[in-house]
Amino acid sequence: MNDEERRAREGLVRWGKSLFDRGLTPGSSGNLSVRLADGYLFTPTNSCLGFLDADRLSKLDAAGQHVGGDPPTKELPLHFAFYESRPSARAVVHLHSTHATALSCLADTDPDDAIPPITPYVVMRVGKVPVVPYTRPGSADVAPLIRAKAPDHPAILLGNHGPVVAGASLESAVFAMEELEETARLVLLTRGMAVRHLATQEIADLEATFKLRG
Ligand SMILES: O=C(O)[C@@H](O)C(=O)COP(=O)(O)O
Ligand SMILES: [Zn+2]
Repeated sequence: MNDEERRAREGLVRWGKSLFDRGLTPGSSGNLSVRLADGYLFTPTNSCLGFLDADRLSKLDAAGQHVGGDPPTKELPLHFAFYESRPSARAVVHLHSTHATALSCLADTDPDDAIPPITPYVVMRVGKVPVVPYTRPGSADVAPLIRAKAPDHPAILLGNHGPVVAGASLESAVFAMEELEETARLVLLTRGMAVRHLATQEIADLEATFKLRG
């Protein structure tokens, strides 16, 4: 095993535990992946992100064939749709974090812009977040829905399911996911209050200064 793969395995275990320990995805929900030079690492299906074993992570080759470790997450079509749409993506994170998932369930969430730009950090880290219609978890039906949005959006809400974020590294995908979840919490917390949204010019300034990667 080369250094890149060893580091990726360690990163998946460390970040998985961190996300689970902070209550960002319960039970065996959620899945993580990293793109390597010679393939991919995925969290195994039905695994708890808090108790991953570096040696049992699922290894897939560059063609997407399972070549080692436990059977991978059933959400391969979801992750591969991101990797195909975003050549710069090196990691994909899917969680069932409470507030982003709540927004994915609300009938009046704007499907083109689920997380309003109320703070600069969400614009800098996450950008505009669309919602794709509900599909059964693990279904390949999600792939075309993701391919239609992912080239322009590193973060997407799966309708009635939860958030998924791609990043230029596992760390940056996790940071963007945390920002998405925190902003979703603020959006729900301030519902019904007179919230000032960032102005169009303020958003354009942030987008020009802080380019989204991954
Ligand atoms: O919601 C689901 O069932 C999946 O999207 C999920 O979060 C966990 O599935 P596995 O990664 O196959 O355990
Ligand atoms: Zn899920």
